[in-house]
Amino acid sequence: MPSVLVIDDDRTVVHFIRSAFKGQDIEVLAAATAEEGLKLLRSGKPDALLLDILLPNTTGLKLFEEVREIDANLPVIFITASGESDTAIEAMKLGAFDFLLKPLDVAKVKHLVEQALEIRRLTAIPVEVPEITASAKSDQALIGRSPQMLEVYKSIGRVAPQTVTVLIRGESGTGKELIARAIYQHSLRKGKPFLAVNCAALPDALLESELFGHEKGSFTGADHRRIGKFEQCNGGTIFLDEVGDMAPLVQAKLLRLLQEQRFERVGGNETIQTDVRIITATNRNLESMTEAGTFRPDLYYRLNGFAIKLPPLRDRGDDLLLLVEAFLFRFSRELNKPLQRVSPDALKILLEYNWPGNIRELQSVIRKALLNLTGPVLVPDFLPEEVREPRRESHDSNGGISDESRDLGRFLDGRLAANSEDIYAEAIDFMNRYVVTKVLKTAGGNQSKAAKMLGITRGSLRSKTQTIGLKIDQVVSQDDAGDAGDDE
Ligand SMILES: Nc1ncnc2c1ncn2[C@@H]1O[C@H](COP(=O)(O)OP(=O)(O)OP(=O)(O)O)[C@@H](O)[C@H]1O
Repeated sequence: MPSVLVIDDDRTVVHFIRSAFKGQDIEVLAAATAEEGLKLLRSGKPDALLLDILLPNTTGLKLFEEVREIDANLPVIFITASGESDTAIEAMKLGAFDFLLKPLDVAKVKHLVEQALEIRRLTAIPVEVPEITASAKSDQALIGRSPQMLEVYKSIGRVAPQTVTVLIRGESGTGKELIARAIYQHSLRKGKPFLAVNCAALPDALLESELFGHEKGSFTGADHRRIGKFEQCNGGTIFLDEVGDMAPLVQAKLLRLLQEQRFERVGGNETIQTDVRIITATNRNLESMTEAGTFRPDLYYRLNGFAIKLPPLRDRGDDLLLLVEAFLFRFSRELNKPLQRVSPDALKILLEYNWPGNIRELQSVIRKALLNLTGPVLVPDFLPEEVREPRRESHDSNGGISDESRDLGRFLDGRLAANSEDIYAEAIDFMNRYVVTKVLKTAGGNQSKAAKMLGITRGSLRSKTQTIGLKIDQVVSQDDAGDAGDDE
């Protein structure tokens, strides 16, 4: 169970934190003085620290330095009264994770602590990259021995010790985050901070301020200066996930940072120098996005300097078997479901399925199958329906429509052979799907642009994608299959 240490002489704060996490799987340890806190830090090995900035006999800042000597990667959140926020800002510059202003707000405390625990998980649990000949053993190991994955391991080994920017590409669920962690953990910056930002999770303005910080009064609600991740992470590594979802303004700032290692906070004039290693990941087709004008080509070239391409699960050959075996072993223990074997027909279904959601989907399918399991043998009935009876059009590298069904003639032959009595409607549906997918893909996921190319309104494009059940986020991505974001 992850644990949080609170160092604060104010009992009400400790009580507040304890009740905020009551009933959750998070252990709260508490200390009222610096000495007690350091003791607990050594013995309890917490995963995050909430630290009062004013402590008896010392200051939070001094204690922070000692904490970093014991555990350089521990995310530290300062607790401060509003008058002390300048000190907290100093702490952020020194690499603190964040700060909370008193009076504390439950939602904010929970959100920040959860973020801090997530960062801890990313930095502290080592990802085992298997030796080329050996097989992986730990739960956090990268599983796979296919030639494509061996290339990936070699790339990690080559690039990890350098400070170069890395772009990790691959469909959703192929393990991009795991690779980013492996690079960080095998890099010379291992003992330095590691921060992860999901660029798709924040609105544009918030993302800019999250990354670059802002000055007090720079926009409504900016009631104090905020130190951004790039400043906070000086000397460390930043993982920018879903980098293809970054707005043009943020792209421009990121480009400058990559070129000069400098930037300004939002609303600020001071130029800040930083030394951050950037690892990025995307499942989007950056090439068509640059053609469509939604991603800056100069930024693309910078990011693409060293690219690692993760193959989709369906192209990893026997790795699928290794993964099935590993997940069965792991989840049958976790769920306490003794499993003796998998029936050959269930295995056949797993091997023949297309895995559009890749390894994440495989994990979830195996987990569901084990939850359904009522005996010692896994038979097809325990597999989720979508795997037993996959949709007619499977996802593949052609943007959500399989090679066979791309060909109208073959599609019609198939429907005729199936004695369909609804071929007209089916063919219209097929054409709609094909045309809309193709154009959206060419437009790099930009829906306004796609609507213009199709000669229809955006609303009409939206209703078409809904009618034909086309998932926008699976239309455009790397290798033409994956994610097409909204351009609003
Ligand atoms: N080679 C692998 N061996 C074992 N587990 C893996 C492997 N690759 C991915 N996983 C597991 O699959 C899940 C999805 O991986 P991850 O989150 O890294 O994918 P992703 O490509 O970043 O996904 P998304 O694009 O949706 O963010 C995680 O639980 C991860 O641990």
